[in-house]
Amino acid sequence: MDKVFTKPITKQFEFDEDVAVVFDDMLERSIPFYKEVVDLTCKTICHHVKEGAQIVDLGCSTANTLLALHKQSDKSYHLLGIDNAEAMLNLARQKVHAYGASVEFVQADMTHVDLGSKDAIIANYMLQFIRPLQRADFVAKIYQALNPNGLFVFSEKIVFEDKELNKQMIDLYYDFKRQQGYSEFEIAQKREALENVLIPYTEEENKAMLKNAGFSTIETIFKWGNFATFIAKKKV
Ligand SMILES: C[S@@+](CC[C@H](N)C(=O)[O-])C[C@H]1O[C@@H](n2cnc3c(N)ncnc32)[C@H](O)[C@@H]1O
Ligand SMILES: O=C(O)C(=O)C[C@]1(C(=O)O)C=C[C@H](O)C=C1
Repeated sequence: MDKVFTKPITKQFEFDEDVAVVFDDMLERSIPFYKEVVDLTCKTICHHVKEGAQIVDLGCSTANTLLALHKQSDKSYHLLGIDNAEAMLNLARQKVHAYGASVEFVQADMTHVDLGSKDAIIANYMLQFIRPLQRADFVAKIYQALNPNGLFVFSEKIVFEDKELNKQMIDLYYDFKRQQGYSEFEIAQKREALENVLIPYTEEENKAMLKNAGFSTIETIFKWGNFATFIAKKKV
């Protein structure tokens, strides 16, 4: 079990070496239905795109979703993972090598990368780390990078407009963390470390941002409390 927040923290949350080595465990214990979301993301994309499709995973971390795409599909895709954390990409490369998958990785701040033209773009639990001032522009860049009929699948931690409902959902989420073995101290420390680093929007704000970027169909395809997965299509 990851022990990242068992000691007093000295800095804001970072995707560094200490986090990367325990990250798969941290993800499964910190994101409700993480494995199901990876599966849903892959199945949705595999259904939608054709053989030879160009697919990019923004904030791919240790490449769980790219590997699932490689394992699940009988079609072959051009898979690209972008992340700015070197420690994450080192693990991603090791895993991809072990599974004999063909995946290209780029280590860069994704807001500065030319995304080229893609048939599907994935961004699971990633937009929430892009500064609000840059986020809408970045989503517009994602829209521009998609080919006609392209698909954008993304997941986010979300907040609720109603204060009482918001608090209840956060409490429910902390219960989930306790059930996963995290202590009160670890929960409090991580909350503090993520303050002003992870900035969640409401479900409506996310959808409005997508609509403003030009996406037509925008749907929530999974939701558990304060976590949601969305799909958005670019018009033909
Ligand atoms: C919560 S993790 C994403 C989890 C991953 N998508 C998955 O489903 O397993 C967020 C990732 O985004 C990366 N990241 C955050 N901001 C970034 C940026 N501006 N450019 C590139 N990567 C970024 C972090 O390094 C981290 O690996
Ligand atoms: O632990 C939390 O509070 C989270 O929000 C989980 C979350 C995320 O949603 O991106 C935050 C940081 C990473 O450890 C992985 C997942």
